[in-house]
Amino acid sequence: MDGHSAHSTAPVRSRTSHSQSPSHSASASVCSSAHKRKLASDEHPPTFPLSYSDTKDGALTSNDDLESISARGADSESDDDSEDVVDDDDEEEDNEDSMRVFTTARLENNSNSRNKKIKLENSSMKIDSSSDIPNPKEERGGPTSSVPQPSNVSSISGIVVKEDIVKGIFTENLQTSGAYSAREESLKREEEAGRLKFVCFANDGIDQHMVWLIGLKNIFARQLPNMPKEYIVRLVMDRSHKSVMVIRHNHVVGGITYRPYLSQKFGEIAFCAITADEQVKGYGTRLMNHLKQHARDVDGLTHFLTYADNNAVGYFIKQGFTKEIDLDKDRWQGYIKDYDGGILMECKIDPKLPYTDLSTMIRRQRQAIDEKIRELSNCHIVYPGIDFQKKEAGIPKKIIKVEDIPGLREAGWSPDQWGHSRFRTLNASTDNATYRQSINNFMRTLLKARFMLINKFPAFACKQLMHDHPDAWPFKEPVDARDVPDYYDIIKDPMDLRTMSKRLESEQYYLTFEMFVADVKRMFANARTYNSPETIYYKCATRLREEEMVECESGESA
Ligand SMILES: CC(=O)SCCNC(=O)CCNC(=O)[C@H](O)C(C)(C)COP(=O)(O)OP(=O)(O)OC[C@H]1O[C@@H](n2cnc3c(N)ncnc32)[C@H](O)[C@@H]1OP(=O)(O)O
Repeated sequence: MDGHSAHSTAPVRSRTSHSQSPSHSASASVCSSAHKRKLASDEHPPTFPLSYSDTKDGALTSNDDLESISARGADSESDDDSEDVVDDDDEEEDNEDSMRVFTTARLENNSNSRNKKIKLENSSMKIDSSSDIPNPKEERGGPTSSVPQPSNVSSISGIVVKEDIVKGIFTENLQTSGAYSAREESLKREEEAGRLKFVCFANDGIDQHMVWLIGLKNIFARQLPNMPKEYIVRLVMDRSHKSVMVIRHNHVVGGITYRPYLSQKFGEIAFCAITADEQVKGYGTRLMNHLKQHARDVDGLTHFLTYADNNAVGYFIKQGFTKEIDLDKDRWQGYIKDYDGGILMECKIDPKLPYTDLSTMIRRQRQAIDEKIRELSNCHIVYPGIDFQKKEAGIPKKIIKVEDIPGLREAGWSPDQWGHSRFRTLNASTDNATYRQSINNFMRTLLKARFMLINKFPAFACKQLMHDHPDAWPFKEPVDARDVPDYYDIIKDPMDLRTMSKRLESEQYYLTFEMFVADVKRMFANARTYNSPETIYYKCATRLREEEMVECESGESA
């Protein structure tokens, strides 16, 4: 229990309003001020638990060392991090304040703990460079594709599909990775190329580590502006805390400071932040994965707990944290500090998962599933589309028979399935009589027996409707864009009686009765969309539509 006394209460964490993650700015701005946590140490500054070992293990020995590191730390951050480059006076002052606390504490503690050498488990995290991950580019296409390819020309049930088409189809369809894996793989490659590394250190007095820790402290100070800087410095430099840091080109980009409770096998995440310019690029995820791997393999931890800021809950959920705490209370209660704001979240560390190489695991799983699906179905094959060249009014140049649609038979369709279609097909070649009868019935009732020729000449009847129905005049011709310049900006699927008439005459367009009805409805819907209710156009459309509803019903029952 005494292990946690140094920070029994903690202040609010919140992101600075000027450095919000681009995708979460709204929530962030709400939350920043919404749940200010009371820092008990404001009234009773917590004791600063730093202790330093002697020069034997490279620890600091004087204020000069400390100050020179402080200066370098600040430099190192300002070199790379534009967010911190533009350190205003305020920021510099803050850093100085932090270092003043740091220095004072060090002086205070030095005398007590000069001989108390703490064995640290600092370790640079192992980066798995043995990669058998094929280049996703190679995997996406070209000769290395693992997808079975047809030898030259594939003939599938009589349909000839050229090899290059199939190749393209296969490879384009193969989803090699989702966004998560793509980001992880890209960062992993950066690591392998040496441009990026993840390290874990505590305050061990080694110059380079101290520079990084101070860089991290500055990022925390910036990203968690409601957190007192002294408090940040105190925990980051506390030797019972460890920090996993993202280092790019030797500069700190972000990190997580946590306290491992080794006897309880859980860790508490105190701070977590990525510098403003680099947020939402996957660093936070990769950092968490490195942390989990390190905490499991080096510290022997099974769980993490953290009080997440409201605006960061989404991030933690994506890292596998939950608001339900399954960990036995006995294991954690009294060990971690209580916050008024923030939400206690837990993450179970899987004993087996390759956290730093999840993308390879996901890719292999995806590949195995893909292969299994291929074994069981043909759904990965995409056939070339129908040659559906159109004449005017959307009428196809040649009649397409359903059975000619590439892939339909291969998918298990057979002509005797016609009757199962939701729509009654009125294809002239297969059901000419039904086609005529349905359309005619519809037109007859639509025209209320005014055109006796309709049974024989539905197209003619349509023309008659154009000319004779008192409400039909606005729909006779396509709307002229010269008269109504914005019409086609608003109406994307125009329809008019002349177009319908052409479609009817062709006897090739309206394969189903529903297609015809859809055009009628579209025509009226367009008029009621574009025109306001008090206009004559709207009223004509409404009156015709009322008739049409009756006609549709009678037409459908025909
Ligand atoms: C215990 C604590 O310290 S609580 C305080 C947490 N820290 C902060 O709020 C400081 C400011 N924020 C940050 O520093 C960073 O945004 C972090 C650390 C929260 C996340 O780091 P990032 O590098 O941005 O995360 P990364 O790019 O890996 O994003 C992982 C996913 O989380 C999402 N995400 C990132 N930040 C947030 C957020 N604040 N809220 C909700 N979702 C988020 C991303 O959109 C992404 O989602 P996707 O996989 O569906 O695309």
